[in-house]
Amino acid sequence: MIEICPLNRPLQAVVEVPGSKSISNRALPIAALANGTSILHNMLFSDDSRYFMSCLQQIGYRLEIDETNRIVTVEGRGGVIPEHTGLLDLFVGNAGTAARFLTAFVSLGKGSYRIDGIPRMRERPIQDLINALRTLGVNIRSELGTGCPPVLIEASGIKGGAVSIPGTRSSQYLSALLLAAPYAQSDVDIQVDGELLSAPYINMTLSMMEQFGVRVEKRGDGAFHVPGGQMYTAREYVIEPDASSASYFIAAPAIAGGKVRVNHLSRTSLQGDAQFAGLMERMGCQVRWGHDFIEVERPAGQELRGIDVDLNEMSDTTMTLAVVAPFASTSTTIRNIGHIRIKETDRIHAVVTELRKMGVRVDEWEDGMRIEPAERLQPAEIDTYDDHRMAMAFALVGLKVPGIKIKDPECVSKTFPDYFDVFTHMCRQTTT
Ligand SMILES: O=C(O)C1=C[C@@H](OP(=O)(O)O)[C@@H](O)[C@H](O)C1
Ligand SMILES: C=C(OP(=O)(O)O)C(=O)O
Repeated sequence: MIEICPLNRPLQAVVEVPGSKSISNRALPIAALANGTSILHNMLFSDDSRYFMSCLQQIGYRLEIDETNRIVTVEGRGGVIPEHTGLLDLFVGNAGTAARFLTAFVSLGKGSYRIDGIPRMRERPIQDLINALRTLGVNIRSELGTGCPPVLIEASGIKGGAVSIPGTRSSQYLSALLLAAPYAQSDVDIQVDGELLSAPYINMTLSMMEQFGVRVEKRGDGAFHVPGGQMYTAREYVIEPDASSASYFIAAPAIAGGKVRVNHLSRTSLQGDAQFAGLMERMGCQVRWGHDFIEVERPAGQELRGIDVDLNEMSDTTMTLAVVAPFASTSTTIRNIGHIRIKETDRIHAVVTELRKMGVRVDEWEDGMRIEPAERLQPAEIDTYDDHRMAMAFALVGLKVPGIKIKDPECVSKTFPDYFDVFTHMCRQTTT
């Protein structure tokens, strides 16, 4: 457990955050499927990307890993998945992207695979993706019949054809299909059923496919046509800093006052979560978008206003916004985030429980919450539910409120192992 030490003056800091989890875990399978050697710069080294890299190695790919310089060189095999005998067990921890993207990826190969993770991963649904892959000719099932991992795949390639997939539980199923589809035996037509949540992640998938030379046609609302017989082109690629990781430092001045700049992120980011700065602006902060940084300032005396926001498109920032909200002068309503109950933990319930511990009044409903302003927050020991974002977000409260202790802080290793070092660095720059 760590206790956060409140600041006695407004923030004044410049920080850098590690590479994007979502971009790293797309670049890896794309590079493995490409027709030559790709060099990936600014790779994230955290649990989620390490699981992905070690699974690719287990499957038989050669990766040269230079952690010091954050460079990973991947020898692509032009769509050939190395063959093996027996059952290949792949373990993905609690990495949603690895579980989903690898499920579609290994379906392109030949042989038996099992994809499994920690107990929480066995509660995270993947049946929608299983059904879609079945329609496309894959022999695949949830081993325990739970609709969750472990997933068993008797792979013999993805045949292709037309398929529909629900868009209402996770966008990662659709990204998984899209990433693998260019290597199907015929064209793939995907139709999203119902509203598509987390839409910016689909744009990220499509943009990266295009950056690696593959074409996807958008055909009307929620319809995608992926011509078969395509190949990713190996290339050198720079991974953006992680915008969800940046959200904590973008929120810090809203809580503690002062100014923080996050380097190497800009408005043109592939990540929807980069728009989180816009929420801080709506609440009363000043935001400067540089071509290579985002800077957020809450000047002395500037009041913070509550907002009413549909956070479906950047739901990983729910916890970040939720910890800023009690410091505003009016209530904050966060809507349309029901799907975050099936992430690392039931995030709506976790956030509400921990805010209440600090004395904040919160209303919880199925797909959202309303957070009331709090005159004084109480010291609290914050449970983190093995959820990196709970630890990272609630630490911010400690910048202002004495006695905030974060339990099991090492859970940040899922996406940001050095979080508390960067956090401390931000505080030191301010106080020295
Ligand atoms: O595609 C991706 O990289 C992600 C999509 C989102 O998941 P959902 O689509 O399940 O909301 C997000 O929460 C996750 O952290 C990363
Ligand atoms: C939801 C998240 O991760 P996952 O990729 O495991 O879904 C997250 O990082 O907040």
